[in-house]
Amino acid sequence: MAAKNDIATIVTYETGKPLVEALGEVNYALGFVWWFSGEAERAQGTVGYSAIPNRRTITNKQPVGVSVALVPWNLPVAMILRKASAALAAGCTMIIKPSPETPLSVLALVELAVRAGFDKGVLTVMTTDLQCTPSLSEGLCKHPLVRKVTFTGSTRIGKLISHHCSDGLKKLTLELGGNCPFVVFDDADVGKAVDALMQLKWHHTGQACITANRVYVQKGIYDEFQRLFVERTKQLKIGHGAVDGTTLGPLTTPGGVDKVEAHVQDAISHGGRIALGGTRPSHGSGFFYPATVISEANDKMLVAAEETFGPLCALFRFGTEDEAVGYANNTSLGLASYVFTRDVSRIWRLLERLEAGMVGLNTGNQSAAELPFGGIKESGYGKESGKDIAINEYLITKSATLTVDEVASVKL
Ligand SMILES: O=CCCC(=O)O
Repeated sequence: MAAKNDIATIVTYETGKPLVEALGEVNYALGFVWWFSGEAERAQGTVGYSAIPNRRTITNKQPVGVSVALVPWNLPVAMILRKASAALAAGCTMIIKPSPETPLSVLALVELAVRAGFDKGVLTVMTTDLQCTPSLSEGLCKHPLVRKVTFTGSTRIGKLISHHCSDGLKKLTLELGGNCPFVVFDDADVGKAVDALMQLKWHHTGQACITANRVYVQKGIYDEFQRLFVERTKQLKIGHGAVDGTTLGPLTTPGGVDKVEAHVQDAISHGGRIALGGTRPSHGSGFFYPATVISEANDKMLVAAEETFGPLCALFRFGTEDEAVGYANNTSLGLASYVFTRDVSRIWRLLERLEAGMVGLNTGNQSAAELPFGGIKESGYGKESGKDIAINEYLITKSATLTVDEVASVKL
């Protein structure tokens, strides 16, 4: 906590995100440390009675062993502390392989842990470059002493990690790609939905797995929603993350800029209209791309099929609730979904019908230490954060049976 401004500054220079967002990330990450220090006290086994006389049944929770975290560059501090805090609470050591783009914030965290009294080897960092990342990750997944691997990143790499881990039947948590739908019904509070989308979509320049990738707006409010959203988006200030007043930083990698540009061009070729942005800056350095809104998006576009992971927001128009659910679920991924409506019955129906591990109901902000985080379908498996479930990812449950001497019956 004492070093949070320094950590946030490193994150801004590593990722490009505005300093205020980097500080927000560090605070979010500290929530996990606090939460899992409580979970360490709550990890408990059970004692039971058996149908067989003089027998007791016991379950005992023990650390699974050495764990490995393969972590992405978009939230380098939060993703590591979410994983490491759970592992440490369970009694596991952890080897962290940060993304080649963001090794410095992690090295700083582990240095702080050592200064705070951690024994060497409790948290270990192995840095690498882009070229050596696949072989180092494979080596860690296949090492016989490693018993647990946790990975956050793309679905493509997640499948490779799962192959590597299948050899030794390693316990595995996969937090993978998103392509998340954001559905706004005619009866929604439009102002609140726009506020939520502003935060969710432009935060870290759209580079979050839970960002809204496909925005479905019901036809009765579509035009008003688009007007308000574009008006608000125009007020973003693009620039270097460390410069005061910046609200939209650059992308973190050059490949990220290429992908946004490809999605924008593809959307135009399939009939999309540029409502804002859409042109890569032709001068200056840095991986900048302006906040871009495409209207009249349709399901032939690349942005409907895969996550852009950048500052592109595609607005789709829909008619009925069934149509919206059909569009939203039309993806192999199932990380998060968002619904905006004032109809309580519809909220409940959508919670049950949307194929996603997490559903934001009249909110775009649902990540929190106390709630399980994780997807379904090709967005992965296993949960991070939340009560019991996340710490159990780092624990084994040992079952024991005890035969006791006959217990004399006691007359009271
Ligand atoms: O980008 C993935 C993680 C996002 C979050 O924890 O809210």
